[in-house]
Amino acid sequence: MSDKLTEIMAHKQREIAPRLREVSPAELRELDASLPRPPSFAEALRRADGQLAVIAEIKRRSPSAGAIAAGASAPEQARRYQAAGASALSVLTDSHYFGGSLDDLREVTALLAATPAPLPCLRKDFMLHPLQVHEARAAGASAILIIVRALDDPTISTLYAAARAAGLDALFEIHEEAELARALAHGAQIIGVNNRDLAVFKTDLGFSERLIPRFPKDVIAVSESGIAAPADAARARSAGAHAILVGEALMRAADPRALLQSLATA
Ligand SMILES: O=P(O)(O)OC[C@@H](O)[C@@H](O)c1c[nH]c2ccccc12
Repeated sequence: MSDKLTEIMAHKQREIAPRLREVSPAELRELDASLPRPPSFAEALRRADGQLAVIAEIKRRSPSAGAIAAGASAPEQARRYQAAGASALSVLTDSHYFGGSLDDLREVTALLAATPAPLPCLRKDFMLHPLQVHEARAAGASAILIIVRALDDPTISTLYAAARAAGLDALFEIHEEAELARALAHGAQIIGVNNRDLAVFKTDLGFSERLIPRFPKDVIAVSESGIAAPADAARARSAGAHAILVGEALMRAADPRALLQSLATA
């Protein structure tokens, strides 16, 4: 595993330790049955009109970019993204490295739920325990992130089973071919190639170009990170991506709608 990711996972482990408790599949199913069903993340990523689905990310800061946006609140940013034509949202809930919170996710899903066609939200965080899946469902998320290189196979099985019990989709994030094989062995149906090497935090769209063509046809393909211009989105589309996940460029855009539309139609 890479250095920075190792550090983040160790920090996450310490951070959640004080509130850890066992969460059974039965508890997750009960939670799912007691809450309104969130909109489907998977369905939102397959667009019938041939455009790229854009997953717009609410990202206040990052280890690589530093501060990105202090201005808008998470719900304000969500409203902008919805008006801009996003297919789904990603809300970073890690606070230490990314400045997000579960409150951000809660506020965003509450805002969206009051709109005629709520967008599904991904809880973007470093997942390692079913408690985080429980939190995601309770906060109104439609999907969780599973970073394959950060986790061993038994942990991935536990997280994915917890997600399914809670009625959530999972975005499996990969960065190399061996991780694609592992994701597929777990039955992943949505796989994202992170173009950013989490070891050194440099982006290269070549990762999507090499890996997405190897996906089975029934898997939903996402290209993540480092997409800022229509030419980047066009490369992801040519590689076979159904969706792109865009954070920094959309957070900084003066006109998010213009940028998002130019990416979706690239
Ligand atoms: O801001 P960018 O370069 O558009 O990247 C967005 C997203 O892909 C990135 O934030 C991300 C991808 N995988 C992650 C895992 C954890 C935290 C963040 C991420």
